Amino acid sequence: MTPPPLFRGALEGVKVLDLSSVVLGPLASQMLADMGADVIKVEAPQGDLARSVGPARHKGMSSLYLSCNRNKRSLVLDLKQPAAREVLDTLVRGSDVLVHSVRTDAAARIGIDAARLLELNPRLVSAHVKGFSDEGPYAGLPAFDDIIQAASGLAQLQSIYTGEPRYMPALVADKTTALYAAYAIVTALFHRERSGQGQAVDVPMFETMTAFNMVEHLWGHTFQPPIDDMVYGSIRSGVRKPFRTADGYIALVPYTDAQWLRFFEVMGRPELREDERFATLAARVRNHTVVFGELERATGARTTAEWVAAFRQADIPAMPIQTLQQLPDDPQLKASGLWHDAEHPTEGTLRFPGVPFTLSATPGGVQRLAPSLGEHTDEVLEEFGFERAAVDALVTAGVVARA
Ligand SMILES: CC(C)(COP(=O)(O)OP(=O)(O)OC[C@H]1O[C@@H](n2cnc3c(N)ncnc32)[C@H](O)[C@@H]1OP(=O)(O)O)[C@@H](O)C(=O)NCCC(=O)NCCSC(=O)C(=O)O
Repeated sequence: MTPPPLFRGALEGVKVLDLSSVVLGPLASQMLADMGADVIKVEAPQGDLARSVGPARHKGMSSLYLSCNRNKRSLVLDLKQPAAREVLDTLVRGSDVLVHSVRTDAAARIGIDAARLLELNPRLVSAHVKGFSDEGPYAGLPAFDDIIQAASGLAQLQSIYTGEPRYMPALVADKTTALYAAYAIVTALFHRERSGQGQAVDVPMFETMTAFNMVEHLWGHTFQPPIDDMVYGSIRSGVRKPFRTADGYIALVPYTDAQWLRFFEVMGRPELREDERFATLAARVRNHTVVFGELERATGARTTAEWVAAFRQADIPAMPIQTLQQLPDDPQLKASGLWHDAEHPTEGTLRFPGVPFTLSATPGGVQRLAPSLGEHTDEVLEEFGFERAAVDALVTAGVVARA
């Protein structure tokens, strides 16, 4: 029997020009690359800013950069040089997708506005990730993760727990918007498969994060006029939190009637099964402070491991509060193969989370690690039809650069 190929992704053959930088755009294009797309990272001469964020063995090869740019090749093209336009246009004519995160005005100055790109290549999926939609008073404002966590209500929501606004300690606005961007681009590619038509794809962080936050938090304002406040009920009350055990913390969410009945049993308070304050979901919602008070009183009596074992036995949703440091050794993650250790040609052994979902026929995966700045300038330009001598001339003119 022929062994299955090491790497098969459904996006094989899709050429992506990635002119984005930092986290949001690069992560979106990395998701396409993980599924087999040929992603060419087009960098300004100074390289992606993320190259210098985080610990590094060598200049320009930081942990953050390495985590958002696997499966890509790097080409240095200085789009501020007039002579770069011809190179850009050749690349655009021969590509399927272009992604960038340059602000709208600056993008037009370097010739990567969607109208121009689609005129050059009507089959192109021209994707622009940005802070705020161009339709509105915030158009063109600069945006980083914290800015969008603030604007979208996420930072203020955390004051429920801390008494003052806080950022969620994860680049949640960048990463969420990257997911939406990858979804939008793949959808546009699907349309192109059917119609042959490219299109402009705009993915603004503020609008995306607001849509994301409001799935559950619109709450009573789902109805107009509103019939209750905003913010998901159990979160608004502030009682939804990790519970202290004898030696740490546990997440515990009995939810259905059956789970609560089993929960009262496991915590040694079977008489609460008869308590009408807790008998139905509606009653528990009404009395949730009392209910969660019962939870809190109960959990201090035993260790996290003891509780987890008992709740697992009773099929009650519970997990220990883990640290990031525990995750590489987590037995579930080890068994499901999330961690991917690979040899980088210059940076040694690197560890990443691989693709966290599975596709049985086209799983995708990691086939190359992040490139050094300009590592593939020659290779890519030759693939797009530039003669060796022409590339040399572009290098001499400072339009492109090699590693
Ligand atoms: C991140 C930014 C705030 C950075 O702001 P700025 O530094 O002012 O960048 P701008 O986008 O306005 O412009 C980029 C400049 O780079 C130039 N540029 C871009 N590509 C090239 C190439 N290949 N060659 C030469 N010059 C280039 C472009 O012409 C602009 O120059 P000039 O014409 O001279 O200006 C903004 O880009 C932005 O809001 N982006 C959209 C959202 C986003 O991706 N945010 C970062 C997420 S990561 C994150 O939040 C996090 O890590 O935390």
